[in-house]
Amino acid sequence: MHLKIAHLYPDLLDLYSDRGNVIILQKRVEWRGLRATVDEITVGHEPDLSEYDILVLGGGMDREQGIVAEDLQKRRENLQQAVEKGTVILAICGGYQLLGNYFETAGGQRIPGIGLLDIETVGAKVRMVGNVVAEMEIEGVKTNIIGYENHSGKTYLGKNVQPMMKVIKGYGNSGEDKFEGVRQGSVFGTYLHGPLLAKNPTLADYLITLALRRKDLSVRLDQLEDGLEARTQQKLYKRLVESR
Ligand SMILES: NC(=O)CC[C@H](N)C(=O)O
Repeated sequence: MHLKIAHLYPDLLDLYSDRGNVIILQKRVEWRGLRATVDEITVGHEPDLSEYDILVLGGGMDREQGIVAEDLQKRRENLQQAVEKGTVILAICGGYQLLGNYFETAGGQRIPGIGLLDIETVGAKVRMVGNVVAEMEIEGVKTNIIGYENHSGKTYLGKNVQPMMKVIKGYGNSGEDKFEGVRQGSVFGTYLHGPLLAKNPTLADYLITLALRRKDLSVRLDQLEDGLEARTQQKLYKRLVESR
């Protein structure tokens, strides 16, 4: 068993330690005695993305997003193929916006997305910044997710996507509908940095499990010692939600 992870545009999309998500995926696979490798892919590289089990995109500033958007257009079909073959995609903030139809910046510049997700994003004058507590259903179980958001874009969901989480505290997609992120099959987009998977090991393991299923491997992941993560979650939940 060999889990292949690709980190897309690590040089252009990497805010608030988004790279940590890639490290966590690799480590949590290795800690189970399995093999995981990471390839870094950026502008000019031409691998077949459908050969990867997990693709990760981080967040970025508007300027960097413009550069990535141009390169992503060339990968649109290849990304579609990857999704059809069950590749798991995790896209954070700026990366999330670019998988949608477009991102219109607060300055009025329209950056085209690749339309993999049925979402549209429009920049607001006031940025949405702060810690977030949300709730996500993972394999039928309501799970608390914590993270940090910092975005101008307000994302609105089309008919073909489901929100990934419900916001308990924070703004989420737009600050208007209590939705956070989207899930469309094996594609997950979210505004939560953190790094998200370091703070939410249950979500990390869920993505790994989905990626293993793509290989028809229903490996049961051994339980890891996640006490520190659980205590950190509880502390933040108490501070942000219970003491309001
Ligand atoms: N944190 C981010 O990735 C920001 C994305 C985008 N530039 C925005 O401001 O909405």
